[in-house]
Amino acid sequence: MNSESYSSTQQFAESRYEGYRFYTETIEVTRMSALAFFEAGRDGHAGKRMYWQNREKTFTLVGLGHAHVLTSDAAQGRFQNIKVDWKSLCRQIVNEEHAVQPVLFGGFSFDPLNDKESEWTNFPQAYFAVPTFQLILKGEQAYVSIHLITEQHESFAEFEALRKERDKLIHAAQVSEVDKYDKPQAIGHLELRKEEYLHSIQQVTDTIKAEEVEKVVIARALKLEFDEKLSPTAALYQVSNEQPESFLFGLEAEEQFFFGATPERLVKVEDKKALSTCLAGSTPRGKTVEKDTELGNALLADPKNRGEHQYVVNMISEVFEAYCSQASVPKLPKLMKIRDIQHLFTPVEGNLNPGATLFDLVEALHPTPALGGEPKLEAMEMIREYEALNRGYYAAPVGWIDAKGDGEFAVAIRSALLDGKEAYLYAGGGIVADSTPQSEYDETWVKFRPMLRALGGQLSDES
Ligand SMILES: C=C(O[C@H]1C=CC=C(C(=O)O)[C@@H]1O)C(=O)O
Ligand SMILES: [Mg+2]
Repeated sequence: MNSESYSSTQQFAESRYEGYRFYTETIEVTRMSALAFFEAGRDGHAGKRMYWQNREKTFTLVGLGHAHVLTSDAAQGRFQNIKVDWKSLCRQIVNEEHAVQPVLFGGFSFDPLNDKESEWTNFPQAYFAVPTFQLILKGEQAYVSIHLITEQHESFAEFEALRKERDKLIHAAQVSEVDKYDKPQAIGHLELRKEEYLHSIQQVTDTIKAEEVEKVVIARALKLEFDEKLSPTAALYQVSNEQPESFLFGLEAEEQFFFGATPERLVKVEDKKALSTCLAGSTPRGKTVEKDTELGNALLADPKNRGEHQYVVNMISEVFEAYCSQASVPKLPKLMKIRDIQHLFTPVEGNLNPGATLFDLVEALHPTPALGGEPKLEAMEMIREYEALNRGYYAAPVGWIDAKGDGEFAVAIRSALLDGKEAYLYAGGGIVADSTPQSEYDETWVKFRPMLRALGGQLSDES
């Protein structure tokens, strides 16, 4: 495409929502449980709810209902499609709020070119929504916003009805009992394609030794069965207790619910400052302080894990060099210790260049070699060829952006898809030349642990 036709396409896309009106109204309320607000939407907004809490627990977002949905099934261009549509929608905002901005929440699939049939039946390649009711908890403050996006210009009655519903949702959340979210209990489990998984690691290490690629992340899935339909609220509640030091996210797509507690930030943008996290290289927690320290020190000194980590640092540094000024990257990794696992961790930051946006960074960073590999395109092809699953939204960017362009995306690992009476759990690991199928298999069990405990699916051969 030449640049002239490109810019006219872009202009058309940017005026797509001309004629729409995007009404917002925000009130400050007494702080309430975000999960109780999520649960309050169960009857009226099931299938259209979203949940997010950052690692530091300083920002929580709950969305109920869809004021507007943005999706894309384009293999190429899905990041830019969502970016341009969001910009176009934001131009129609009628009454700017200052306390909080309207938020768009959602995610992208891991690999739109993977055409294996899968359980991800309700998730397009990109799926975002502006919630009708938006709860934001920020520090000590709580705000509830109503969003109405419409082509009709006489929407007072509709808005009045939304105000009534908002008051009911707030009341229900404020008076509800939080400790009723029982732990699910799995009645059966299945390791999906275990032999294929083990074999794929052998194939990948052989290819790495032949110097055709350097690193490839390979994942596998478990399936749990239950005798009744799982509650998204209970699942979120349980996993946040099992792994509190994480981003907590949940995204409903009709009767399917994708959620998780991930330690990995893909990218955050706040006031033109960009932050990312290199997270790769793993070892379990020790049972005693001494053992834990010993394992951590061994991880910091281990060439295999340091190698896995360095590919991620190099790639994220290059992206930051391209999109930011004053990119800063510590020379040595630190340990990130969470409930079941310790990781090598290097934070990266920089100042976003003029014109660059959060979606540009998401596109450039996804997938980092913590979930894809090095070189990126060859690794993606190998994952498509050798990995026995279609990842759907596992290992992909999930997060939010506001009308000013601030926002944050996590890498959706340590996650599961709930589908009626079934749950699919996913975990993988970075394969380098000296990986072995058994040690990678063991590493996936450590990564499955918090989700298995949350869903009552501990296996007898797993501690
Ligand atoms: C692929 C996963 O973890 C990635 C993130 C941190 C550490 C990793 C590792 O040590 O292999 C993986 O790259 C997963 O949790 O499913
Ligand atoms: Mg690893």
